[in-house]
Amino acid sequence: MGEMGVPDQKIVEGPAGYVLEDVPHLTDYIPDLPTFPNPLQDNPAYSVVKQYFVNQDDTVPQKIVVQKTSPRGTHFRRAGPRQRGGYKGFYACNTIPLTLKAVNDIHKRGGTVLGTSRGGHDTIKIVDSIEDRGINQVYIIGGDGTQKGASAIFQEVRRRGLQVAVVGIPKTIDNDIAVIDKSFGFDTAVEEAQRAINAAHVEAESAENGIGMVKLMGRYSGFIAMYATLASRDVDCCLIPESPFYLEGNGGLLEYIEKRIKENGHILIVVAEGAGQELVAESMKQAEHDASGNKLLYDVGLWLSQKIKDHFTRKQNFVINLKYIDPTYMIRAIPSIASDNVYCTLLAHSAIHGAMAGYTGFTVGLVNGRHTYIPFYRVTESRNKVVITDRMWARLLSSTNQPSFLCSKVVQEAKTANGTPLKVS
Ligand SMILES: Nc1ncnc2c1ncn2[C@@H]1O[C@H](COP(=O)(O)OP(=O)(O)O)[C@@H](O)[C@H]1O
Ligand SMILES: O=P(O)(O)OC[C@H]1O[C@](O)(COP(=O)(O)O)[C@@H](O)[C@@H]1O
Ligand SMILES: [Mg+2]
Repeated sequence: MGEMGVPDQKIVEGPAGYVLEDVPHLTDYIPDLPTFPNPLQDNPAYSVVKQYFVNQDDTVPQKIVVQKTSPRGTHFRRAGPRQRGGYKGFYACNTIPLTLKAVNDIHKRGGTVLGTSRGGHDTIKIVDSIEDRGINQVYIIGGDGTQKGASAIFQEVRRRGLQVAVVGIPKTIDNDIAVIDKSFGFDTAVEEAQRAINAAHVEAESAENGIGMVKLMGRYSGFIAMYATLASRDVDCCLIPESPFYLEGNGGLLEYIEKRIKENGHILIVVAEGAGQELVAESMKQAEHDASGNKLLYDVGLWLSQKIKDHFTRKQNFVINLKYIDPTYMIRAIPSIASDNVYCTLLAHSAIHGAMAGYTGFTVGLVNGRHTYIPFYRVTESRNKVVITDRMWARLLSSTNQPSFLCSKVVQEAKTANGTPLKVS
């Protein structure tokens, strides 16, 4: 049971194993709030839409591939405008003047007009400020850490019984937020990463025994590296945090590099910044953390480049040309691409519709292609990672032809984590 006698989780069960993991609503702890008609019903832009308002009971299944006898499983509340909803407090002015003029072209710029920082999260001070300013809707935009911070704010808001909706919006290029299909910014990063990969490919192809290496962001999750590799189809090897690899010996990276160079004259490698950290750590000092508590990473790209150079220096008559490209913040700092702009617009609409209808304590996001409201605890309890026993990673392996680097220990760990058998060829 949470604060004010309100349960932490709102689970609604139905026949045949239907489960709704519902999001909190302000009326859970503030009864008798007045409601107002949704002004969208008089908006000419929506007059021709057959059914603009979502049904109050619409939910979206988390798992869409099922068998005849499967239980219906977990569902999330579908996002969207409600026929009736909204509470008096929500119509008050925001204390930050985001005028139409001020926001007119922010989607054409990179970065954030709101500013960003690591660390410095003091829940009590933040909620004091929300209370003092009379703010009644809080939209918090960011990655997995940000959603955890938003959840803490929501708990404190509810503990104080405040009429304040707290909503999370998933923005991170890393795509590491759990449950949702993808986070806003991810596609843009993957798109921009193509430029670095293309450049490395051109350089590697042009040089004798060329090795092109690109390091891409992805602290704990290798989605950017994986999708950028799949999109490019020029990449011969993709290394991500979720898939441990080794350098020396049979089936190792160095052996593969040599083989590809002998076959093709060059090799193109993409490495996620969080890959191989255990290997690098063996030759470095203790890792530190940033202000948000995230592990500061060793530079795996530089380390790997050096290891490859050392290896081929020891070989006679095998001179390599290694070109290392690290685009760092260039894949995050650019303006978002068109598809991300549309996604962001829909996230914003869904977030506002939810808050206006009195829902709170949720992250808005796509689940199986539908916009939903997901309770904070579900998006903060784990991190979205590439599952190396899933088809997508198998597709990548078949596209690059790289070794899987799987030893029996990794196979066993993957089996235990997913409960599914892993095929090793
Ligand atoms: N468990 C937590 N509780 C409260 N605040 C948190 C928590 N984890 C992270 N934060 C705060 O959220 C903010 C963003 O987190 P960070 O990890 O830097 O970025 P991201 O949102 O991209 O993961 C930081 O201010 C950080 O202090
Ligand atoms: O140096 P900073 O600003 O902490 O950013 C670096 C980190 O941010 C990330 O790119 C994630 O960025 P976002 O979550 O803000 O999109 C990580 O991959 C990377 O380790
Ligand atoms: Mg994060």
